[in-house]
Amino acid sequence: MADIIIKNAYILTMDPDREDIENGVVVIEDGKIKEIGKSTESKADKEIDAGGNVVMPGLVNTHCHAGMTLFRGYADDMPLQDWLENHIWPAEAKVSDEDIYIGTQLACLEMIRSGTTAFADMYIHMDKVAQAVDESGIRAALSYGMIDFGDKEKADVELEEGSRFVREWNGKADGRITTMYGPHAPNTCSRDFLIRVKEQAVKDNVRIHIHVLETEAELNYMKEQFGVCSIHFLKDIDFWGDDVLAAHCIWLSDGDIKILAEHGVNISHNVTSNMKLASGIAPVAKLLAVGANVSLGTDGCASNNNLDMFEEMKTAALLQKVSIMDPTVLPARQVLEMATVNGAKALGIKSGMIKEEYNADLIIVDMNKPHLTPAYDIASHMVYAANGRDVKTTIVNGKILMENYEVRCLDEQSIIEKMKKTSKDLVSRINS
Ligand SMILES: O=c1[nH]cnc2c1ncn2[C@@H]1O[C@H](CO)[C@@H](O)[C@H]1O
Ligand SMILES: [Zn+2]
Repeated sequence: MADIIIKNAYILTMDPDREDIENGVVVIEDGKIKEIGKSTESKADKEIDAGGNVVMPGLVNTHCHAGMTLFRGYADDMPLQDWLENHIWPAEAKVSDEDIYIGTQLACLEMIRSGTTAFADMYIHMDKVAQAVDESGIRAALSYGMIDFGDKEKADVELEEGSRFVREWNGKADGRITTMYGPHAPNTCSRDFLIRVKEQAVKDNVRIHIHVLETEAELNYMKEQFGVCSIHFLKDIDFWGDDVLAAHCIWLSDGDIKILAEHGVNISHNVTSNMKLASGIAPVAKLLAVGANVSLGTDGCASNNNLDMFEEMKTAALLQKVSIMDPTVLPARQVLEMATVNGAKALGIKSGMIKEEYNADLIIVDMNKPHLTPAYDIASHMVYAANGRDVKTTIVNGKILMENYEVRCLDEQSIIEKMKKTSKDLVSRINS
């Protein structure tokens, strides 16, 4: 007996070896996709009639600071350095475990509603992040964001906390939680520290999540300090590999692009955040052209200001086209691949395709909407016409987290109410 059978589905497989299936079925058992096709002999406790709607892999958000929903709209319209140093970091110094817990619950709620089934996070108070992820049913690759600013004592403390978190949570929540090391960036972490982090990550067999070349200021700083850019600097300390997830990667030379591709580095493109903070335009078309694994991320809610991966897909496609004045780059299917297949690869999870033996992480998109009618090309609609509010049903690890727009596991109204109260408390704490 299977657990769930979805019938009457337009299956956008995202499997390079398999075309989309119209009027198809998806059979789910033990958290995995057991069978897909035109019909099935299997029986299940639960049947879902997709009503001809789109069934596709859940989206993978490869760079987030989920708890930052706390700061949604808190400090807008300023450059990164001012934003971080004068607004976000002082505020983060005052947040509690409980604040991060509610912030992450809200983020999970928002992601489940908008079709994200897995995300990579780098933040603080990570035990609370992990608890919220565990309870929500979503999948995540979590890391504690470590910064040493060249202080040897701080480096020890940060690495100890990073390792404790890695050991404590890796593989938890039925395997939905994996962990990574999260050194913040090459200009906030010392050379020695980055070397130690890499060694420890290899030893623990977990991946690394880091910000790289988000700003021109970082590029200039690295050149002044070390005589090379961040990409060469990290190459020189043997940091690069397919175990690294590098967020942003904006200020790259053609040589840097080659290095990232050759080392199989996973890149997270955060287009909305990059536009909002005016950080710059990542050379995504060039990276993809040389075979680099580029995925998509929202970044935190203080620089986006939501977690809707559908918006991220559309904006990524449009910005790339206009910035190089070529409408043929980043076609819809390739952008969908970035948000699914490439994202899953970046996190090292067997998700991102509707395929036998893959994790049952999938969504149903409601096509019965004015803005999705008519539908000549489903992939085109997912990137250019749909948004997160069109997601009707979300399944992660074979569990239904939202059905027919109704979220389970999380109490939506109480989370919204709690966040309203928390945000008021937080502002008075920050200002006191
Ligand atoms: O776009 C960004 N660039 C650099 N740092 C960021 C960005 N967004 C959030 N953080 C910061 O990274 C740390 C992770 O633990 C947090 O301090 C968070 O505010
Ligand atoms: Zn970030």
